[in-house]
Amino acid sequence: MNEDSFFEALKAQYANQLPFVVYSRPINSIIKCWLQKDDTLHKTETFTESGFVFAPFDFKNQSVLLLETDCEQYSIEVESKIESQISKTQLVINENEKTSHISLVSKGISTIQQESLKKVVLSRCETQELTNNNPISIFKKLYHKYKNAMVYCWYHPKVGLWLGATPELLFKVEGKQLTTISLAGTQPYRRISKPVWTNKELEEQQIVTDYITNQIQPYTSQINVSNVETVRAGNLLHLKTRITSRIANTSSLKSIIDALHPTPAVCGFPRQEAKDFILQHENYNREYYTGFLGELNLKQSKTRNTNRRNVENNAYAVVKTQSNFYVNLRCMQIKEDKALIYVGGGITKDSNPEKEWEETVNKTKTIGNVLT
Ligand SMILES: C=C(O[C@@H]1C=C(C(=O)O)C=C[C@H]1O)C(=O)O
Repeated sequence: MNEDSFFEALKAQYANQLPFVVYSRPINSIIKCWLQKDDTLHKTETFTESGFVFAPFDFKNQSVLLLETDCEQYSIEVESKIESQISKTQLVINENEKTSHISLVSKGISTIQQESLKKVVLSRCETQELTNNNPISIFKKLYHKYKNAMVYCWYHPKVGLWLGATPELLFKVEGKQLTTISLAGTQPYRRISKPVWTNKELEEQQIVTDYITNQIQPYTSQINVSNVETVRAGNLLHLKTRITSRIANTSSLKSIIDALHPTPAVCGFPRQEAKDFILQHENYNREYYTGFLGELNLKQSKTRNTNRRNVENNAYAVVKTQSNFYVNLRCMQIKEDKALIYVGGGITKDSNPEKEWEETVNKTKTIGNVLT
C-alpha cells in the first residue's frame, strides 16, 4: 500500500464512522493503522486479548480494545521522520483558567505540607477553537513535528476522537523482558544553553524512579536502573531513567499494569492519596488523558540469524509476545470544532504555583503548535 492509499483508507474509515487507530512509535519511520470492520465497542479488564488498547486514567471508566482479529492492519514506511522546526505559537491566556489552576496548585501544596501526601500531579483541560478539524491532517503534522514521541490518532464513534504525541513509555514487554521509564521534571528546551536541574526537579524524578522500582519488585527479578539523563520532547526537556527487569513466570500482564498505572509521574505519591486528591479537586474528568495506549499481546517473530543465506538457522525463529504501552500525555480530544487540550505537572512541597501554571502553558504548545 502506498502513502496516498493508506491515508485514503483512513479518511474513508473516519467518514464511515468506524473505529481506527493510526500511530508511529518514537524514532520510527513506520506508520501503522488498524481499521475495525464494524463499530462494536470491545472492552478489556483482563488484558489477556491481542489488540490495541486505549485505557483511561481511572479504571472505573472502560478500557477500549481494537481486537486484532476484528481489524485490518496496514503499515507504510515514510522516508524521513525529520523533526520540523517548532514554531513559536502565541497562546491567548485565559485569566479565569490561570486563577483556578493557581488556586488548585496552592491547595495541592498546602495539603502536601500538612498531610502524608508527597507529590500530586495536577492538570487542567483547555478548550481551543479549531479552524481545521480534520484529524488525519492534524496527525500528519504531529508526526512530522515530534520524532521522539509516540504520535497517534485514535477514534471510536462510541467513545470519541483523541490525538497526541507522548514522550512517555508506561512500559514495554518483550517475552519476559520488562522495560519502563521514569520521566519527570520539566524545563523549556533552549538551543544554546546546557540544562541545569534544581533539587526540586531531581527529587521529584527520584520519587518516580524509587516508586516504580518498588512496585515491580514483587513481579520481577534482575532490576536494573540506568543513570538519569535529560531528554527532549518537542519544546521541553525532562529527566529520564530507564528501568529494566525480568518478569516472573507467575506474574500476569495485568499485575504489571496494576503495579505501574498510574505512576507518580502522572498521578502522585502515595498513589491512593494522590488519586483521591485529583478526583476530588481537579474539577473535570481526565477520561483518557494520563491513561495509556498501545499494542497488547502481539506475536512478533524474530529470526535468530539475520544472515539470509543461512536458511537452516532461519527456521529457528523465536516468537515473542510483545506489548508497548505509552502514557497518554500531550494529547487532546476533538469535539466538533473544538480541541480539548489536557495538560498537567507534578506538585511537590517546593512547587511555585505561578511556575506550575507556566509549565502547563508550555505543555499546551506541543499540541497547540499544530493547530494553527
Ligand atoms: C502530566 C504531564 O506530564 C508529566 C509531568 C511532568 C512534570 O511534572 O514535570 C513531566 C513529564 C510527565 O511525566 C503532562 O504533560 O500533562
